This record gives sequence, structure tokens and C-alpha cells, in this order.
Amino acid sequence: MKVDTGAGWASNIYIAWSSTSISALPDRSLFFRLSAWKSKDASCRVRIASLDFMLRLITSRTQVLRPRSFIRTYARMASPQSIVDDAIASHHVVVFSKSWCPFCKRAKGTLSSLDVKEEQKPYIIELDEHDKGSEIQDYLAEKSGQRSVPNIWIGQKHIGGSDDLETLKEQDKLTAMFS
Ligand SMILES: N[C@@H](CCC(=O)N[C@@H](CS)C(=O)NCC(=O)O)C(=O)O
Repeated sequence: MKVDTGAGWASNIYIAWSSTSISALPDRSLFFRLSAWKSKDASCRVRIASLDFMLRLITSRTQVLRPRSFIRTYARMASPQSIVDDAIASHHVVVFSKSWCPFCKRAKGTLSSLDVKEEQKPYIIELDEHDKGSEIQDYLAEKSGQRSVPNIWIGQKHIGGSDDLETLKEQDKLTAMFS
């Protein structure tokens, strides 16, 4: 299955399931194309509006789409771009971090100490513990012009590193970003 995240074909994900299951899928807004598949099952190319929608579809149609195999496949095949862009698009605060990094510890501490709603708590990706950590770091350098960690995003805006976060806090500008 090829998943279109809206910003282009971000990742190539293939799942095989039977053609009868495909006809059982209710949502005609999806774009299906049956094509030959190496295994005995038919395969299907699905164009969707967002990865979130795909995940919702999968969890709601467990009997059709075999979610565990999808998630395993997705985790293996998602591109560094889609990992970064999806994280930023779907979380208010994202910190690309390294678990051993003192600046990252300071930034995570500052963000966790804020009294914010559950959905505004930081989403943290530890690059040194991630399979694609170094590719993600390369993409972050290209996207934000910053290679060092932590690389912090609030409300889909690039904030910078730990020093930049502390400056915002000292200037009393940080809490306003969580209203
Ligand atoms: N002034 C930066 C310093 C950040 C920094 O020096 N981070 C180190 C790790 S502690 C780094 O990114 N090193 C390069 C690397 O890990 O690839 C900040 O406040 O965030």
C-alpha cells in the first residue's frame, strides 16, 4: 500500500489482503487500485488524506487490515521525512532529542514542568534509540537549518534548541504558546 500523507507519496507501504476484504471496505473516497502482488493475495494501492486517517481506519477495521502487520511494516518503511512531518503535524510539542544529551535533558525538564493540558505535553523522539535516528537528524538539518539536538517544535513552529527555549521562558513568552 502506498500512503499519501498529503504532502506527496511519503512512504511505500505494502499490505496484502484478499480482494473480497477490499470490497468490504465502506469508504468510497479512498482510491483503490488492485494490482498484481507477489503473494497469493491481491494487493491494493490506497490513496488517503492523512496517515492518522489510515491508522484510524486500520484500528476500526481490524478484521480487514491486520493492524499489527501494518504497524510493523509502517515502522520499518516510513521515511525519515514522514516520521518528522507527521510528528510535528500531530503534536503540539515535539522534541527531537538524544537520551544522553544534557541540553535535551534540560529542555525536556523545562517542557515537562509546564502546567499544560495532556495533549500539549511533549512528544519526544530519542534519535539515538531510533532505527532511523541519523537520517531523521539529516532531514531535521535540511528542514530547520539546525543539526544539533534538542530540536524543538511548538505549535508546528521551529523553536530551536535548549538555549532558545530557555530564552523564551525568561522572556515570559513560553506559556503564551500553550493557550
Ligand atoms: N546550544 C545548543 C547546544 C546543543 C548541543 O550542543 N547538542 C549536542 C548534544 S548535547 C549535539 O547536538 N551534538 C551533535 C550531535 O549529537 O549530533 C542548545 O541549546 O540546544
